[in-house]
Amino acid sequence: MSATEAAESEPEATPGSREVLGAGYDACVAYYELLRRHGEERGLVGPRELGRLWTRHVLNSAAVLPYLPGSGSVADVGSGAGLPGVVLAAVRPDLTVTLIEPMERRVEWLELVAAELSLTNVSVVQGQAQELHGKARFDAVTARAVAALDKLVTWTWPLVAPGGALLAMKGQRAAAELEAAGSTLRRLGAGAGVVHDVDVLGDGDVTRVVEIRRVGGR
Ligand SMILES: C[S@@+](CC[C@H](N)C(=O)[O-])C[C@H]1O[C@@H](n2cnc3c(N)ncnc32)[C@H](O)[C@@H]1O
Repeated sequence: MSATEAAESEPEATPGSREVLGAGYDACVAYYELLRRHGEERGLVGPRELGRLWTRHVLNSAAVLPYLPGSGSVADVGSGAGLPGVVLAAVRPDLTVTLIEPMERRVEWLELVAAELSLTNVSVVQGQAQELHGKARFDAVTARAVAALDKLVTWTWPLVAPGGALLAMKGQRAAAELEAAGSTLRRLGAGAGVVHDVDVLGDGDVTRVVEIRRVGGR
């Protein structure tokens, strides 16, 4: 890791971090420290990601914040290391956040993080999103790096409550994935969806959030 990359990864060396994360800043720094110390040995982050954990992972998760509901519940599907769910829970303690993750060792990690950060608004569910169909619905469902949008919509749409939204963090192909998911969205009665380009730090590094809202009463 070069000195520049190392500096890039430090919260204090990233102007604007406190403004973006608000009252959740300290908890997010504590989360970053846990990930930096244990992420690689637990198989949660690759060695090449260690140098950019703060910017590319923790702060990147904040891209979803503008689209969260004013109150209610959020489910983060395929939470893995806790992205974006842990960051959202830290910044929005008024929301209840359910982290859904099938892999046992990741579930153990998420429970440890929630305890270490004293995130009382977090619960962890071990399982696949599909296992919750017909059992639970949320005002927002988030997902980052879990599956192509077409598949992700099938897994998550039944979890979106009326008036709620699926918020999928996507890369450069966001618009193409949304188009490819068109017939699935129509079959499920979902809206067309919109791609938001979010520049979290205002430095030109854009993250794409696909928002698909459930309108109507069902
Ligand atoms: C590439 S990781 C991404 C983790 C995290 N969201 C991130 O951005 O770092 C994908 C995660 O999705 C989980 N996953 C895969 N299929 C799933 C499903 N059907 N329901 C819920 N989680 C799933 C995997 O176990 C894995 O932890």
